[in-house]
Amino acid sequence: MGPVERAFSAPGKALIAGGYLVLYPEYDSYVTALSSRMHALVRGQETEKHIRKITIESSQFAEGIWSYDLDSNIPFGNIKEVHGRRNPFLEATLMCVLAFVDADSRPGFDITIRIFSDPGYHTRDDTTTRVSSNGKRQFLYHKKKINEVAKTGLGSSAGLVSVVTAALLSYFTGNRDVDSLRNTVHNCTQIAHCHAQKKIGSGFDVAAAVYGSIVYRRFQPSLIDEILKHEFHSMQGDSTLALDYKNSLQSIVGSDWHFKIEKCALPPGVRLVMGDVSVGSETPKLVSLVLKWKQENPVEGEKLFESLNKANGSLIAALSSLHELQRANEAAYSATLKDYQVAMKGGAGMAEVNPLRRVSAAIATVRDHLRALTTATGADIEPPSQTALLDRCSRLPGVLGGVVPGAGGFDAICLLVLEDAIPTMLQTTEKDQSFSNVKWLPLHEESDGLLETSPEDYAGL
Ligand SMILES: Nc1ncnc2c1ncn2[C@@H]1O[C@H](COP(=O)(O)OP(=O)(O)OP(=O)(O)O)[C@@H](O)[C@H]1O
Ligand SMILES: C[C@@](O)(CCOP(=O)(O)O)CC(=O)O
Repeated sequence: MGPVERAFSAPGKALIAGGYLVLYPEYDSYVTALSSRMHALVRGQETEKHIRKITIESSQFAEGIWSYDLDSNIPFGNIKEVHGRRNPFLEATLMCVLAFVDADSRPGFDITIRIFSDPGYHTRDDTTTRVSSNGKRQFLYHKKKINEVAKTGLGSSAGLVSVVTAALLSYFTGNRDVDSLRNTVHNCTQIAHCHAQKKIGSGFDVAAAVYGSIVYRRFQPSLIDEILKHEFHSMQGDSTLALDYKNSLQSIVGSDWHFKIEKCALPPGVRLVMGDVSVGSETPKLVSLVLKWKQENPVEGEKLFESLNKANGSLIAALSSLHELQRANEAAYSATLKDYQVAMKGGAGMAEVNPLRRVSAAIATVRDHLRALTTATGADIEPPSQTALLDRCSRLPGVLGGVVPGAGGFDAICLLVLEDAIPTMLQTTEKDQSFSNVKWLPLHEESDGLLETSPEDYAGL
């Protein structure tokens, strides 16, 4: 077999509704896939059986090269980087995919994967830009190592694991049809991502990377509980443990996860606008405060979660009814958008029944409950400074409302804005001092999940 070259990309995410609730399998969340994507370009070829090399390059970062010379006498090859560099996400991905495809029983391989990450994932500070030969891709190059560069919270590790998994599965199975690989990529990625994080998260970031914008309801954590107990290093020294891992992994990856991944997208004419508010928050701290409070206050916790869930449901339903209106009567839909914008500019009164009002009202109710959760738990989910900022944003013409996405905190805001109103909104906020600490990010919703892309688009980088 000659060398194989393929490329895949997967999007970053914003959790618009469902923070905290998404950790429980009984609640729906609304996740938007973003135009910032993670890319993997894979080139591989068969070699003699004893050669098993995988090199992963992420040259946008200092020391961004991880080389694995796998030992053909040890199950899964003893995944140790030759320079002693650690990247737990890559190690876990290699382990899962090599076990899943039973690489030990295959011919040798020499694989190189080049990673590229779009500008939205990390700070732009202290970077230089490089453009591919055909001008289609543009990436930022940092001077520091990957774990020293500030992240923006779009889910870089979920994107990384998804595209590396897709690249390796595609190489080993010979399958490049993303749709037929999608569920396998998803299930392997969730397991690898949990191994690397040493915990079972809600998985919404991985699901969005693979499936794109979705209404998501998580899988039962018990599904992968047992397999996560396998210790990588002990398995590599013990072929019985390794065989047990491989069999369990293949059966779990191949099973039905009974989770919800309903494709969605913002209604036509409505755009997502993200603002960076500069001070980062630490998601794990917020999550542990909320979970502790819920455990200590089961009755109040349940009540608040149920109310928040109802509000999230109203928002999801209101967005979906806009799609229905647009499909049923395009002209009426355009009039609705116009009517809303004119009314907010102080023009003619808007129809009481304008369906966009349902979206704004639902966002306002979601925020009411998130503020109640903030007060009850002491976690800065929607802290007062963000309340003031979101309230100001909500009064701008054409803004349906906004939330602090995901776990909340100080670092970002996420608005739903009528597309036609965005230029005026940018102008207004630029002149207004009260928006001086907000940097609007060059991001928008692109609802696709994992895609195959063209290797030529990365030439010259
Ligand atoms: N472009 C990349 N190249 C190599 N490794 C990467 C890249 N992007 C992410 N990683 C790996 O993922 C780690 C960051 O994962 P982490 O889960 O902490 O952040 P995140 O997924 O961006 O989180 P958040 O959900 O807050 O956005 C890095 O330290 C590195 O190991
Ligand atoms: C709080 C939580 O529900 C969302 C975290 O989202 P983000 O990392 O802030 O985008 C935690 C999780 O789902 O893993």
